[in-house]
Amino acid sequence: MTRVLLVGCGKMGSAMLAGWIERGIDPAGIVVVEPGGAARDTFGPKGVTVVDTVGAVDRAFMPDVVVLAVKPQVMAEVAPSYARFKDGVFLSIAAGKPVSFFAGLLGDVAIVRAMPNTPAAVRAGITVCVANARVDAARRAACQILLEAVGEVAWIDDEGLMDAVTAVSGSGPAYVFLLAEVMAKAGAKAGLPPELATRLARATVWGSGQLLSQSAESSEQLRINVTSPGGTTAAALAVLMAEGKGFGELMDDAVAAATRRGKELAG
Ligand SMILES: NC(=O)C1=CN([C@@H]2O[C@H](COP(=O)(O)OP(=O)(O)OC[C@H]3O[C@@H](n4cnc5c(N)ncnc54)[C@H](OP(=O)(O)O)[C@@H]3O)[C@@H](O)[C@H]2O)C=CC1
Ligand SMILES: O=C(O)[C@@H]1CCC=N1
Repeated sequence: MTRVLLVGCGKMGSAMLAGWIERGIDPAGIVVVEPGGAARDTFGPKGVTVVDTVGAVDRAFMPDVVVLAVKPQVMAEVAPSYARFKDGVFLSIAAGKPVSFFAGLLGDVAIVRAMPNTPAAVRAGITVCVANARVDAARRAACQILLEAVGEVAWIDDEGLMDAVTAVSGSGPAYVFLLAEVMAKAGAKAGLPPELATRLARATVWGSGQLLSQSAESSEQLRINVTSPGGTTAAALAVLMAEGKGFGELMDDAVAAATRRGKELAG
């Protein structure tokens, strides 16, 4: 049984925890530290132990993995209280915070810096990880079990890529949800009843994601397959892909802004 101490059960921590339970990771081996009551109400009945503070964690509980899932802004204050769990591996999911930051707080311990995303809640996430030299095969395997329970996992060696990873896949679900949001609004402006517009936008984003995940064709080819010459899609794409002010340029700027913000959160 993989023993997990989850620190912070907000949006991302709860998405991962929901995915772990759904995937059959034994809740009896999971302890959550979360000051709010919502986690206790949601996950307590599922067999997870939820406590308010690190001081309330049973002294005999020795986790294989300590998942640090609080906001980057409070990490410096929170993480040092977990230094006694140094025999396990610390798995941080905080945006921006480098491995060296945790080594400064926790000492010479095994640290994995990871960037998951919220589709983990439905086991459709993707997490990119980088490990320090203290992460041996067993500790890496323990992280792998948790992360692959909620989606795909990729390990990289170059930590310098993590802010760009965060900008693409960590933050990325928000871009897709924004797409669904603005498509629905545009549909309503075009005269559709708002409920129907929302249903069409959600189903289209979901169906396109399914097609993308199941097709051997590239996203570019799948786009081309929708686009009849001289048809309606071509008319829309002429707007979305307009030279110099299209969706591509906007996305470049958005990813660059998120990457910059990740670097600012490092310290
Ligand atoms: N949301 C996302 O899509 C993703 C987030 N991340 C990263 O995950 C981390 C969490 O983000 P997110 O879930 O969005 O943020 P949330 O604010 O939703 O979750 C953080 C949780 O930690 C709790 N908390 C605060 N202090 C402590 C403490 N001392 N001990 C235990 N828990 C505490 C907070 O409680 P309270 O609200 O009461 O303060 C809150 O429930 C961040 O570092 C973020 O960068 C990574 C990938 C994606
Ligand atoms: O917005 C954030 O900072 C976090 C990290 C990636 C997704 N949410």
